[in-house]
Amino acid sequence: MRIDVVSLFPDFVRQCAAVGVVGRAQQRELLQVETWNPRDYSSDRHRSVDSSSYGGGPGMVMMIEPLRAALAAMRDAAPEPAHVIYLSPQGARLTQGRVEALAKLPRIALLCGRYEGVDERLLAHEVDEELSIGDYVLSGGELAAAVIIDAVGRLQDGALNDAQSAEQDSFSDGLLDCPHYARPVQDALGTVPAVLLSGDHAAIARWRLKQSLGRTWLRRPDLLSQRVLDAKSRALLDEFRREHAS
Ligand SMILES: COc1ccccc1CNc1ccc(C(N)=O)cn1
Repeated sequence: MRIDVVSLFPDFVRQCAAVGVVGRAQQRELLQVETWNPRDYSSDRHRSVDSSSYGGGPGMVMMIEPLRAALAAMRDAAPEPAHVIYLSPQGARLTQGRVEALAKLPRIALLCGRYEGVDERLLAHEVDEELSIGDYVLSGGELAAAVIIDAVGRLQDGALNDAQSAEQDSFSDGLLDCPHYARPVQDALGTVPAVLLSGDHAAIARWRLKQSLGRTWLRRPDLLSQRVLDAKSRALLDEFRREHAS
């Protein structure tokens, strides 16, 4: 998968994508991240990329021309059409389901706004999808782009080795993840639940599903309401709720 990022701070984005699982995915050529700086495509000697907002008001707006030229250069750099995503507080909320769909695309481009955002005319003509990573405002779209690069990059085939497999992630089955424990078994902070030391894989899987269901019920009932529970899961959740009530 190729990800092109249009940003005034390309080094920041590249550094985010250079570490850990995503950095390794790039080294393994499972993922390619390229950056395009609109300032390199500004046409005036001041290398302007923003101007004041028509109609007045505080702050500046990113201008059409440098972004359009950067996007054109991005498109010319590889034959594959790119699905262009604009990161903004006005976008659709990002979910794991959308991440999984994006991870299957051959190429996406991430447009990072700064200042008060981008000229609406550029967005109307160049952007395929507007996404938000949450209901809060950042000083730029780069952190949101880094989130997408990480969430999508780690899902590329071969990016995670078996020990890290994505299947057991939170949200991968619509539930929150269960608790996890590392050595030592005994610690001043407490012990490890006995079932996890039992070697009984069926009992361990049952305990983990029960914990995931219980946690989701306690912390994110909204996720639970979106999920149809089979009889086994409903029984496990009832068991958890009875134990939680007592
Ligand atoms: C004032 O900033 C903007 C105003 C308009 C557009 C983009 C920006 C850049 N900032 C962003 C970007 C994304 C998110 C998010 N929630 O995904 C939050 N902030």
